[in-house]
Amino acid sequence: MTELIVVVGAAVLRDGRLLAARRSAPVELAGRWELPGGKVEPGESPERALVRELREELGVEAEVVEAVPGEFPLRAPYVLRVWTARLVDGSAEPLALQDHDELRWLSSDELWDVDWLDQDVPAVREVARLAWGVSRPRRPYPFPSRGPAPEPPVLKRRTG
Ligand SMILES: Nc1nc2c([nH]c(=O)n2[C@H]2C[C@H](O)[C@@H](COP(=O)(O)OP(=O)(O)OP(=O)(O)O)O2)c(=O)[nH]1
Repeated sequence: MTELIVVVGAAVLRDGRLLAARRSAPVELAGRWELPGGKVEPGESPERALVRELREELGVEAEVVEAVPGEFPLRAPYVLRVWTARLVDGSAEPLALQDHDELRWLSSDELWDVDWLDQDVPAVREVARLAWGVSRPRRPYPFPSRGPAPEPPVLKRRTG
């Protein structure tokens, strides 16, 4: 049986927003959004891998906060495990230095505005549950737009 290889994903949270990263490579993943991170190296703990990957990919200093429940299957032999994390005081602002071409800080209302990798969707749902106590999109648009309010009826006053 092939050993599973853990890919760590960071749910970096700041001011109630989640950092999402758009992949620039490989071609089959390019343009889709993910949690920044990468493969754990032999002998490395997942938490150390996460801090290392955030430094390499985004140029930030981060610390792990807590594990997000679950293990999310990727293409074999990889599985995704996720931790929430925060930038430490004095960290640089994240930049798309490696593997990504765009970053966004998403509020809970914007969480599903980006095209997450399919395999990340259950992980992102868990992050939302942990961070905001919600797992579904909270968006105004299932409600039809109401348009302008109708003019009130004109009451005709009887004369005479
Ligand atoms: N980092 C990350 N990788 C993900 C996520 N979802 C997902 O399917 N993957 C896949 C993409 C890649 O096939 C694999 C992780 O590869 P990577 O390119 O980020 O790993 P790495 O930084 O260690 O790169 P390398 O050493 O192999 O070049 O997992 C996710 O949310 N974050």
